[in-house]
Amino acid sequence: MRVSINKSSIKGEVFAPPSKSYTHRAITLAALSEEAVVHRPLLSADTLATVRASRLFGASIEEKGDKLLVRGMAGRPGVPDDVIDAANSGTTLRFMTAIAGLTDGITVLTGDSSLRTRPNGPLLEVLNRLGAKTCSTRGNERAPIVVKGGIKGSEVEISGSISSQFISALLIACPLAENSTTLSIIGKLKSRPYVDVTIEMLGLAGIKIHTDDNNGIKFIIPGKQKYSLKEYTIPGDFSSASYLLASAAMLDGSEVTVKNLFPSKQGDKVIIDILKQMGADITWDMEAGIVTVRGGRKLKAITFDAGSTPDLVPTVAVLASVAEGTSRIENAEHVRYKETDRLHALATELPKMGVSLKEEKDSLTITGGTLEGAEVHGWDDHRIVMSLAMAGMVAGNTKIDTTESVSISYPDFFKDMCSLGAKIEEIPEE
Ligand SMILES: O=C(O)C1=C[C@@H](OP(=O)(O)O)[C@@H](O)[C@H](O)C1
Ligand SMILES: C=C(OP(=O)(O)O)C(=O)O
Repeated sequence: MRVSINKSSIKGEVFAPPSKSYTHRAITLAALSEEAVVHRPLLSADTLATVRASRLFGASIEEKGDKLLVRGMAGRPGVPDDVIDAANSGTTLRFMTAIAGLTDGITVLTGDSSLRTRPNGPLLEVLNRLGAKTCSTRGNERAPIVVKGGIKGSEVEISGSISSQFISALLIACPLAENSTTLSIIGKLKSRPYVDVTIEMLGLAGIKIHTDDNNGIKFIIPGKQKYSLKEYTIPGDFSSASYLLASAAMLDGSEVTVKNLFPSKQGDKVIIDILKQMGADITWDMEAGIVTVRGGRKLKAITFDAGSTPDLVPTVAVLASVAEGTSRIENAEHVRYKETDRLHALATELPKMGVSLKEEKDSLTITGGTLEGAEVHGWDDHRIVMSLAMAGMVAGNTKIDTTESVSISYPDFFKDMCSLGAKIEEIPEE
């Protein structure tokens, strides 16, 4: 799908979509429990991949109104009847690979052409050390992956520099192993807030994890535990909301209120501090869960460390493109291992709109200026598409392709933007 975008200002109220990360975890943990209800889940292409995978391991999941009713596998995942297709979702692939390590048989996991390029080496290596047998069919640590179950628990080390999803996956699977596991993180742990979200949700499901933060990070995971999630309501998603809030801040004449944004362990809530630091007119009523942004102020450049919050990089790159001065997005090498190499995608597309940008191994340096309309490529990547849409509303006269990819995390993105008055139209197929 392609859209054309003209200069816009946006006004009104929207409800932030439910969190993708919390939804993945709630479904997975409910599926490992006996019976649970997930209220207000995000139903998007990625979270539906987690639903399908959980069903293949033996959970029954029924959609009823705004709820998912889950009859789980009570800690005993079965051998799937079919290949698990995680589609475009890294979270699904990593979580389900670790769960496959608990079965009595063999599981095959794969995904779309993007997911089949993403790294899994450290996760596969640790699963082998824990007693499973894993291999990548092409011998390159990418999906397709084959896992023969058998994890028992042990002392293992894992790199924290590629993806926190490996650690979340092990934190979810290891409590069901026979023995306890000690997981030591080598180097700095990137995307740490996502691990904190996992541990928060595990706590709600009755699972105990001990975190030792002295002298590096170590997680101690007792074995033979029991999952007992009962009921959970998914909070709003700050990563998805970032496109609404940042657009309102950049567009003159805008005034947008986003509801359903309560304080949360989500790292991406720092988008509010980022916008404040850049000089935007933004207020957050934490008790009411309401963020209000008024556009029109000139934004200032920023230095942004992306270590903990990689998904904000496309949003911040576009903000930096219109800000006064030179911004730096640093500590961002892990952003290259997403649906696309997002540093390279941004470094390719934003200059088409007149942005002065330098790409280095783990950083982008962006000098703000006037954005020009252009035909840009969305790279089949939801976050690249949504951030380019923000830039298009500033520049006008912009066309973006592969826009159907917003279905991965924010299926109503264009509907919500248009309800606020954004001038975005679908271009009919030729
Ligand atoms: O665990 C999660 O829910 C996620 C972790 C992050 O990935 P990495 O840990 O690979 O950086 C993030 O980019 C992704 O969108 C969601
Ligand atoms: C990287 C993302 O998700 P995942 O790793 O689950 O594909 C994302 O949503 O930006």
